[in-house]
Amino acid sequence: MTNTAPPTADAHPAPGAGDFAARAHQVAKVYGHGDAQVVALDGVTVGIPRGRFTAIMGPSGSGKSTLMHCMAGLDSVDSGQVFIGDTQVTGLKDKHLTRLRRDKVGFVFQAFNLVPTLTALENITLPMDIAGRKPDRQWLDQVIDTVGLRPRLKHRPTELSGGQQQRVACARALASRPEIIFADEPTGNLDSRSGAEVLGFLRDSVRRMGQTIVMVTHDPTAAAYADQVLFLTDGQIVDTMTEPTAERVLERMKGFELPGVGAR
Ligand SMILES: Nc1ncnc2c1ncn2[C@@H]1O[C@H](COP(=O)(O)OP(=O)(O)OP(=O)(O)O)[C@@H](O)[C@H]1O
Repeated sequence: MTNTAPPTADAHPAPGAGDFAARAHQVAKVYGHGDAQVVALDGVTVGIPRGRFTAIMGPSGSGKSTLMHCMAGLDSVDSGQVFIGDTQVTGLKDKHLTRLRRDKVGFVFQAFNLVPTLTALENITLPMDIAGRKPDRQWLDQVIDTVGLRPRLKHRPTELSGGQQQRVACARALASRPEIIFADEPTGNLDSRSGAEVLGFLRDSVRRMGQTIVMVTHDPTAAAYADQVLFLTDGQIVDTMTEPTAERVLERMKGFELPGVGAR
């Protein structure tokens, strides 16, 4: 296996070719018909490296959320294939798709999506409770400590700050050790300090625990927490940046801006 990624300081070696937690091959997705037709994804081929933090950036409407939803099996594709690990997601029947998402995928959304009547701990273990699986106590402890929630485990969501609620959502995604976590604008509802904390925890979970995370963001500062950034325009991956900094990402994004249209 060749190793093309740049050297990094963390404990998890960069993946070689083929070592992807999720892959899209020639994925196309079209919304609407006739004059109202929108090509959201135009033949995207991409691999999300295992044990790495990948950010997806691009102008508004470039297809970021569509790509994430298609790769996570939340939305169907019109052509092409999506794989999570070795499992082909495209073509799976609903029952198998639900099981795959439950067993192999974690999600963190902009809205925290916590159950208000449950405590932080109950929210964290809810997906496993529903699946009838016992949490691995040692792993759960490590996740809770990584996101710094130990003193808040008995609190309900309304008794937590936005940043703490998003940490609960991150812990919920991490708790079952999914093959991959998809995060859609996870800091979109947070102030910059809470956002930095959450991004730090996501990055720690990659570096310390070998988690794979892919995150859609508009924010160059958030993207700079990732190991690599994929740039999407008009439904196509047009560039990749390793070891991003906020300045370099911002500079790259300026290349996508149309006069009078901001790259959100
Ligand atoms: N359900 C839908 N029906 C019709 N068009 C859609 C639908 N979802 C997305 N689109 C269109 O597909 C294109 C890609 O949308 P998508 O939400 O993936 O972009 P994005 O890069 O995530 O945008 P943003 O940064 O604004 O969230 C856009 O032109 C959008 O209007």
